[in-house]
Amino acid sequence: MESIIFTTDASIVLAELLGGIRHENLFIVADKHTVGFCDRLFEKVDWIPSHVAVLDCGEEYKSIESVSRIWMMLSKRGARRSSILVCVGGGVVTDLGGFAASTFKRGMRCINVPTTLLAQVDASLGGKTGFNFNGLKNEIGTFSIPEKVIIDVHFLSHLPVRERMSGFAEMIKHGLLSDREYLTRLLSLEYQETSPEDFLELIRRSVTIKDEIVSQDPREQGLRKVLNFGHTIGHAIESLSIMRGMALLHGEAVALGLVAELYLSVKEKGFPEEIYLEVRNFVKRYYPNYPLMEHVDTLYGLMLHDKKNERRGVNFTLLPGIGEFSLDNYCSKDLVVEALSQV
Ligand SMILES: O=C(O)C(=O)C[C@@H](O)[C@H](O)[C@H](O)COP(=O)(O)O
Repeated sequence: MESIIFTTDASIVLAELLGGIRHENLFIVADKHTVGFCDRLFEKVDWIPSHVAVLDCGEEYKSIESVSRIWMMLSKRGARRSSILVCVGGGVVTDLGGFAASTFKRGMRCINVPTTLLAQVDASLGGKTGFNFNGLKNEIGTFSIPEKVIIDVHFLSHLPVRERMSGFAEMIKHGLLSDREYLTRLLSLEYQETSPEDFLELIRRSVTIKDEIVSQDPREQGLRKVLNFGHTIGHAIESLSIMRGMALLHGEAVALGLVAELYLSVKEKGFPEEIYLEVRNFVKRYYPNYPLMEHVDTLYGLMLHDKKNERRGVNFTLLPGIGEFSLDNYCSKDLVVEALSQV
């Protein structure tokens, strides 16, 4: 796994890491929002970074065109394999930047500075990079571990509640994959009263859960498929929402996917119903509703493209209990539709 640095001042860590790097060898990718963090972030580096690709914000721009803009900056400004690309942003920026870095001249170095909760606990870690293609989530991508990930919770104070809840869905997934105590703590959190410091402890815990899984199976041959829990249906919902021009945030779609896939787990693997209902109530309370039943065929069609599929049908990771995994389950379409009706 990459080395993950927790800090209360990302600018100090960056200045230390970039100490020996010459100006012409440093490149930055950010989006229209996070570019605003860059002056402060790079203020301790003793020159002003000038090679910055600024991308449009949002999942709709997680595209080959955005990757091309990063490649163009790197190519025109003479980036080398030894150069460094610093990705400053949420999951879209770190996925796009990581992909561009992993393919430019067959691979240059990359440092992630995740600025959203979702990117800090999930997207910027573990080396999955890529972009959406043909209406499908992360259809093109690489496994490429960044050199460093710098986690500074102070970025989260700028985060709208909706964005925070999006990242929180991945943490609930981590709770389901680890232990009852962590899940209960997450589901009973008082957001308004949670300080960045309290969040830091939770972020550390989620990062450790992900790290332990990825380090055993970095290229998703088996165990890592558990990190995709909630995403088989979640990604289909997210793609549908983009197609319909009513885009949900990634974690919002994952929250709905978690409910549906927990339902499948109850039906197929005996996951405890009371915990399923607890998670479902939480999701119903804090996440947007989405009209799924009008689109079951489209959703199922999207699931047929899931990267975990190995034969006809849709491959689900299911949970017999908290922290218990069952890989490679192919559920019937009727049961999948029933699960969608529960969301
Ligand atoms: O790290 C992983 O492995 C995951 O599956 C984590 C997911 O939360 C994450 O959204 C991931 O990018 C999804 O990957 P994909 O392979 O389903 O595109």
